[in-house]
Amino acid sequence: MSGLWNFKSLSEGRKDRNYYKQACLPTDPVFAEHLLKTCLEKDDSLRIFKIILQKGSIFAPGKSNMKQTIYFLFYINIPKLYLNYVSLYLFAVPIRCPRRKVLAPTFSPKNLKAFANVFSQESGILAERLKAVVGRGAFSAWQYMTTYTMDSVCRESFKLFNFLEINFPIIIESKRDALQKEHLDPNEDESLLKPKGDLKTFLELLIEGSSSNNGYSNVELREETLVLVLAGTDTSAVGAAFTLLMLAQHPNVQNKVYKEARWDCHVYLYKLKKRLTTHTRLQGVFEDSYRAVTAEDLPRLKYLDAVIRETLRLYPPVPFIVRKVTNDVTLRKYGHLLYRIPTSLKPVRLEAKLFYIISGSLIASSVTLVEGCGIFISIWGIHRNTRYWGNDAEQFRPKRFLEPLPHPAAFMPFSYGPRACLGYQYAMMSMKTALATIVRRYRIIPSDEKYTSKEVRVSFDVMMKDVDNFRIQLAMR
Ligand code: HEM
Repeated sequence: MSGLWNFKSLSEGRKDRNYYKQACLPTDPVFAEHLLKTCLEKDDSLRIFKIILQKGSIFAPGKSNMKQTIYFLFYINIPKLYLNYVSLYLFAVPIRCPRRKVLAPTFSPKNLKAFANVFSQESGILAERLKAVVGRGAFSAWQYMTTYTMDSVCRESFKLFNFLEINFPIIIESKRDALQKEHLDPNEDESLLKPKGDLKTFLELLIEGSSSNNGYSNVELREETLVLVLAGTDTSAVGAAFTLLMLAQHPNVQNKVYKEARWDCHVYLYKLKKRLTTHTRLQGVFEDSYRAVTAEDLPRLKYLDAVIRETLRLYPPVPFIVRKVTNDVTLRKYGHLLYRIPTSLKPVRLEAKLFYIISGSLIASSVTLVEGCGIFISIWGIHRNTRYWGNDAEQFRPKRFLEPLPHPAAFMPFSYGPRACLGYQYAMMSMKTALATIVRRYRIIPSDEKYTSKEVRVSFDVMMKDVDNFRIQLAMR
C-alpha cells in the first residue's frame, strides 16, 4: 500500500501560513472527519469514472455550505470526543445534494427488509454452488462472492441484459406506466416486469421516488441504476471475501461465528415450533441448519457483525477517498499532533512559524488547503492508526467492535459525513446473510493449512483485493 503515498505534490507557498495546492493525506480521524464534512466535491483525478457514471450519485456535485473552519476550531477545543461529534452535527447546516435526496429512501428500513429475502435466496444458491468445491483443495472464493453480489443487486435493479441493450428508455417507460396503472387500480394483475411478492426492484423504487417534479429524468434514472450496480457489487464481494480469508485464518473466531449462527437458529426454531403446531408442513424447512437466514436473524448475529467490521477495518475495500477543496480549509493543531505529511511530500516553500520533524515526517502548527487541492483520505491509514486502535492495531481482534469506537470517524470503510455510502446497511445485510449461510454449512480452511496466519498481500485497482485471489478450502460441517 506504500504506493499510495508516492504521488507528486507541489506546494504553492504563501506568506505566514502553510498552503497545500495538490496533496493532502490525512490518517487521523479528527482531520478526516472535518474534511469529509466540508469538502463534498470529488477530485478531478476520478474523471475516468465520471465519464462512465456521468452525474450519477457517487460523482454528482455536492453542495457544501458549512463555515468549516469556525466549526472545526470550536469542536477541537472540546475535550470529549463524542461531544465534538455532537457539536459538529448540530452546527452543520444541512447539505443539499438533490441526487442523493431521491436515492436515499431506496434504502429505507422497509425496503431493506424486503431486500433481505433476495440475499437469503441468493445465499442459498451460493451455498449450493460451493458444494462443487467442498473437499477438493484450494479454490478462489472471489468468483463465487462476486456472482452472489452481482446476482443480488441485479435482481433488485432489473434484468442486467436488458439494461445493457439500448432499450433502457423503453424499460423505464413501461415501468412508469405499470406503476401508474397499479396506483390507479390496485386490484390489477401484477405487471410482468415486477418480481413476485412485496419486493420492488431498485428501478421501480427510484421511479416511485421520482414521481414529484424534483424526481429523476430517464437519463438520471439510468445513471443512478448504473451507480447502484457498480457501487454495490464488487465492494460487498471484496468485503465478504476478505472475511472468508480471516475466518479461515482464525479458527477460534470461526467457531464462535458458527456457534452464534447455530444457537440463534435453535432459539428461532424453538419459538417457531411453539407457534406453528398446526402448520406442521413448514417444520421440515426449519428443522436443520439449512434453514434460510431471515431479516429477523441479522440483528442477532452480533459477533458475526463484529467480525465483518474488524475485517473491513484491516482490509477496507475502498482504501482511500478522493475529494477536492472548493474553499480554503485550515487544519489546526490539536493535542500533541497537528498534521502529518510524509517526507516525500515535503513542500518546496513552507512558511509556517512552527515545524516539528517527527520520524521523518513534517508536522506544522497549521495547514491551509487551498481551493483546488486534492485530498486523499486514507481509510487504510485511519484504520491502522495506533493512536486510536492501540499497539495491536495490525492484529485481527473482532472483540474491539463489541466496545464503543475510539472515535466516531476512526472506522469509516463506508466513508463518513454527508456523502458517506448510501448502501452501508444494504452491504452489511448482504455480507452477513452470505457468510452466515456459508459458515453454517461449511468449515472454512486456509488455502495452505500449514500457514494459518499467513500475511494477506493486497493490491489496489479501483478496489483493494487479495493478490492471491482469496484462495480458501471448504469442508462439510
Ligand atoms: C462493503 C461494501 C461497500 C463499501 C466498502 C462501500 C464504500 C463506499 C465509499 C467509501 C463511498 C464514498 C466515497 C466518498 O466518500 O467519496 C461510497 C459511496 C456510495 N456507495 Fe458504497 N460501499 C459499499 C457498498 C455499497 C452498496 C451495496 C451500494 C448500493 C447498492 C452502495 C452505494 C453507494 C452510493 C450510491 C454511494 C454514493 C454516495 C454519495 O456520493 O452521495 N455502496 N461507498
